[in-house]
Order: sequence, then C-alpha cells, then structure tokens
Amino acid sequence: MSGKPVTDVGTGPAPFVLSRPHGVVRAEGIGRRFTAVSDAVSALRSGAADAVVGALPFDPTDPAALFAPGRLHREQALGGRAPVRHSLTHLVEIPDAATHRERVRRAVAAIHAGDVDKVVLARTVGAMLDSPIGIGVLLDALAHGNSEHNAFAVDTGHSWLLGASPELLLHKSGREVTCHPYAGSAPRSSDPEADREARDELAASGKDHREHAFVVEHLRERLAPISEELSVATRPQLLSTGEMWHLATPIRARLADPDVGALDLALRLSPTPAVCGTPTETAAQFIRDHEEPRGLYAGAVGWADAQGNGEWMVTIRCLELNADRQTFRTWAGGGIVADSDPDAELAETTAKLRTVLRALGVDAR
Ligand SMILES: C=C(O[C@H]1C=CC=C(C(=O)O)[C@@H]1O)C(=O)O
Repeated sequence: MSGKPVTDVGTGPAPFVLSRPHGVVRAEGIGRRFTAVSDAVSALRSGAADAVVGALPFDPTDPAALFAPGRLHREQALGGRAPVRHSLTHLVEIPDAATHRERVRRAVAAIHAGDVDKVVLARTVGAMLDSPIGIGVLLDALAHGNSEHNAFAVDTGHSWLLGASPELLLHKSGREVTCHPYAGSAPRSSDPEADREARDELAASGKDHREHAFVVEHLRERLAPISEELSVATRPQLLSTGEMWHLATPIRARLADPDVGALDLALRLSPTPAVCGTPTETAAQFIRDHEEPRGLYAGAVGWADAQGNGEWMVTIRCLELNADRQTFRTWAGGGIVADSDPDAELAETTAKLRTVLRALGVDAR
C-alpha cells in the first residue's frame, strides 16, 4: 500500500497494529485524523486516503478515532510475550457490584415487560499501575494470552486503545465477507476437569444459545439484502480464549454490490447484539439510560483500504491507557436475556476483565 503525505512519522510504537491468526497489519505514520466517520468514508471514496485504520465508537454519534496511515505493512502474526508484573492502586469500579446486579434485574424486568429482547450491560474498572507500561510490551502480552494471538493497539491521539478481542465483526476481501460473532459465555477454570464441565454446561445452556441467536439473526438480517450468497452455520462452535468459553458462529457472504467497502460494512453491522442488544435502538436507549458513556468500548477496531478490503474486530476485552501509560480503564459486558441471573452476570464480567488484567501483569484470579 503506497503512502500519502504523512504529518507525524514517530519513532515510537506503531500507531495501529491488528494481530490476527493469519497475520499482522501495522501502520507506519499518521496522516489525517478523522473523528467523523463520514469524512473517513469520503476520503477512501475520493482516493484522498489509500487506507483508514483505527476505532469506531459504540454510539455512532460519538467521535471515532480513525486516521489515514502513511503506510500499511503486513507481517507475520505476533508470537506474544509473557506479561511484565505490575500492581494496581486507585482502583475504581463503575458501577459497583450491587449496582451492576440491580441493572441486570432491571434489564430482565424490561425483557419480561416486552420492552426489549436482549440488552448487553457492561461495567468499567479504572486503576493506576505501579509504573508506566510500554505499548509494545502490553500488545505482546495481550497476544500471548490467547492461542490465536489476537491483539490490537490504536493511538487515539490522546490515549491508547489496546485489547485482545476474539470477535471478528467482519473480514472482507473482494466481495467475500466473513463474520464470526461471539455471544454466550462461561468462565474457564485452571482445573482441567472443571474447565471441561464449564464448556459442557455452556454447550447445553438454552439461555446462552438464545443469547447467541440474537447476534446471528442481526447479522443475517443486515447481510441478506446486500448479499448474493449467504451461509450461516446451523449451530454454534465452542471456542475458548485464555479466560472464557464462548459460543461462536461462522458466517460467510458474497456481496452483490462490489462498491460496499469494509468500512461501510462495519457501520452497517455494528453495534451487534453481542455488545448492544435486540432490537438495536431500544437496547441502545436502555444502555444510554443506565450506563456511563462507553466511548470506544463495544465499537469496532480495524482497517479498510480504498479497494474496499479490510478487517474489523468488535472492541471488547480492551482498555484505554492514558498518555501517562499508567492510568487506564477497562470494560466487560454480558448479554442479558429473560432468564439471566444477576450474580452469574457479575461473575461473567469479572472473568472477562481478567483478559486485560492478566496482560497488565496484575494478579487477577
Ligand atoms: C460484551 C462482551 O462480550 C461479548 C462477546 C462474547 C460473549 C458475550 C456474552 O456472553 O455476553 C458478549 O456478547 C465483553 O467482553 O465485554
């Protein structure tokens, strides 16, 4: 991919890295930044940008953190490196455990009242590390924590967004699109027997399969009108990260319209019911009414080029690291359906938070 004028070629960490099992996309240099997604779409369409990388917000009315890179490199997947140990101070949980449970109860009541079918509720942990952490060190630790070596880092201009999302929103090459939605979870165990039991219980959980099906249906509905072929696996797979078991369904589409690019598609598909709910707008309103603004959490992170190709992950299992590289906040959410239990939902978010805490080298059992 060739370069457009670059205003800021740093010698520090690459301003965008996406590590996936099939390889890494790494940006060099930052050209124009885009907080309005429509400007990024126009820059790709007009040829003013060869590529756009970065993060889309959860709420489409919030600012994006996108930029045109000087160059994009493709490299081998990150091998990962064990985390460097850290301790935490100034720990703040928003909301606290009791409030999160209460929000789950309210979501369940709204579902029973027929107002909404599914809502994803998230909580945040903010804290300070005992010493600053390097972006490369943290990225390697995130890639080390899962067997697929999924990891990402985005320089947002005022902070860093880093994470190890397992969930592929979309990969697009030519007209071929792949999505791999995740929803339905069970915390893993270090005891192999208990870990197998957790997996088997998830496989048999009607509640988790219902929670999962909302995401698959959303993607089917959004892809069908623009696809000439669409294939959705008939039943979900059981896949694991370092911390969680998940239900996941592979979806493939062949787009009818060659002019729909990867960024257009990310905007069409996101936010899915893996991070928002069903119906989308009612669930989003419930989240606005009950949660603090999510910013870039639960949006999408990835790249798109002027040929329409690209790859976008759902922005979960992530943290926002401030410019001091010492203070941060991280998020975890879970899908609430009619038979969700507040204690189990709280425990699920605690388990999901371990992805980031372990990569930070924090003792998080
Ligand atoms: C919203 C998150 O996870 C999503 C992805 C997989 C499983 C999920 C679940 O079981 O609730 C969530 O839908 C998160 O990690 O913050």
